Amino acid sequence: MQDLGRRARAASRAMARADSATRNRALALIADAIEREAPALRAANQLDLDAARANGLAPAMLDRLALSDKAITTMIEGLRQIVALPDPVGEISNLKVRPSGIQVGQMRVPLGVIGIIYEARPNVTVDAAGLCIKSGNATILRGGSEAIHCNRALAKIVKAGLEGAGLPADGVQVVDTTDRAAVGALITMPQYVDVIVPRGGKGLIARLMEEATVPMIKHLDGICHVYIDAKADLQKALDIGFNAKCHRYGTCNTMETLLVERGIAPTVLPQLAGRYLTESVELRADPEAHAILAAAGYPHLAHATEEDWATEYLAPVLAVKIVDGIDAAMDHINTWSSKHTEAIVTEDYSAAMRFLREVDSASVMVNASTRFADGFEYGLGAEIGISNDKLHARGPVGLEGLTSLKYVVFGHGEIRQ
Ligand SMILES: NC(=O)C1=CN([C@@H]2O[C@H](COP(=O)(O)OP(=O)(O)OC[C@H]3O[C@@H](n4cnc5c(N)ncnc54)[C@H](OP(=O)(O)O)[C@@H]3O)[C@@H](O)[C@H]2O)C=CC1
Ligand SMILES: N[C@@H](CCC(=O)OP(=O)(O)O)C(=O)O
Repeated sequence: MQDLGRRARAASRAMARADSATRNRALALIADAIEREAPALRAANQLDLDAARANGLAPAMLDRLALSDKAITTMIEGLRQIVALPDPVGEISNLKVRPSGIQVGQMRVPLGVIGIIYEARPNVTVDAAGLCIKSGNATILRGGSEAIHCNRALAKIVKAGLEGAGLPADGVQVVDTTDRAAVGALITMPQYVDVIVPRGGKGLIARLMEEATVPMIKHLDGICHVYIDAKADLQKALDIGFNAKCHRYGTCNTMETLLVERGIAPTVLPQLAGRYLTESVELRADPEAHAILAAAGYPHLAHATEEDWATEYLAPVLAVKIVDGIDAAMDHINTWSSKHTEAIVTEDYSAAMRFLREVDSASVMVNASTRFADGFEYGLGAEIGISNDKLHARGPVGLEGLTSLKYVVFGHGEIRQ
């Protein structure tokens, strides 16, 4: 890991120096090679999937691990979108002449070496590599161990693309071991790594909070909420309530708790339950919601406990709670949410604006599914992930989040009086 770090640090200088056309050329070469090598990538992914199935990985995790045709096309499209994005590096903004005569501005620059620790989702390897290359950073990628074969195959493609464009192959390095000791090393070498982006659950974060000496931009769990307000449009409530839970169970922007205003609950809950029944979603309800759902004959029903408000299921399970109104909904969210993404369904402008202002999460939405919290969907081209942190970068992190601003000063020989 020390050697990896040393090489990343050396490569980071060339990555930061490279002009926009060179970095874009590398991205285009990688996109073309993924298209060409799709059968080999699928074969490598099949090895991972076979091993994961044999180890009993949950269906939602297998869904994340699978490199479907759609996932391959999206990776390629994502890279090409990143090529088309404006280059943030070197841009000078806020230039002002000071009374002393000097001009002071800010230049956008790469962070340097970024270590990314993430789940077993091979498309992240390409998205993360692509964004780091475009933003002039070197990166060390430590993906989930179940994806090791596919990540090795992708690493070869990325390195060839970098070299083809005249950039150092060490600009992107994939950690070639599933030994977690490598994570321990990566997070404790500030001399080589400028920032760590951990994408993962509570176990990973607990270790990092204990051990990391490199600063982090934390991409944590998603305990996301949808609140159906008294003034909700019924059709929107049904569509959003279903999509936010059932579109993909394994993603961090999936709804885990549904909050429903008391007055609208007898209308909306039985109809929404009809939708959930098609997916056999288990509903864990508070006493009031339980009574409504039981009267409607919903079969997959359980009583919620306090633990459910704090649980990210990543599965066809949903906590349901009746609330008095928007204040109670926001209280619940600000108490239990992981500060990732929350949505309100309402036609009431004032309620919508209060929700936007007062809910303390990285993405807050009105009449839209939490599943939209995604860099691709937000127009960032791709994303490193979704930050639940407040400092530096919040929500889906794209190119800007991988850069910072340094002050630049232009003088004409001025000296301070
Ligand atoms: N906010 C965001 O952008 C994202 C959040 N997530 C969150 O991640 C979680 C689910 O993903 P899951 O795969 O279960 O996440 P994990 O936290 O189990 O794994 C993520 C990565 O961290 C590593 N890891 C986990 N624990 C440790 C440890 N103690 N020491 C060293 N390395 C460790 C894993 O390695 P190994 O393979 O060895 O287990 C893997 O590379 C959910 O909570 C989800 O919401 C996921 C993606 C994006
Ligand atoms: N960008 C993702 C959500 C973030 C993410 O990567 O989540 P996860 O599936 O937990 O790794 C998406 O909406 O597809």
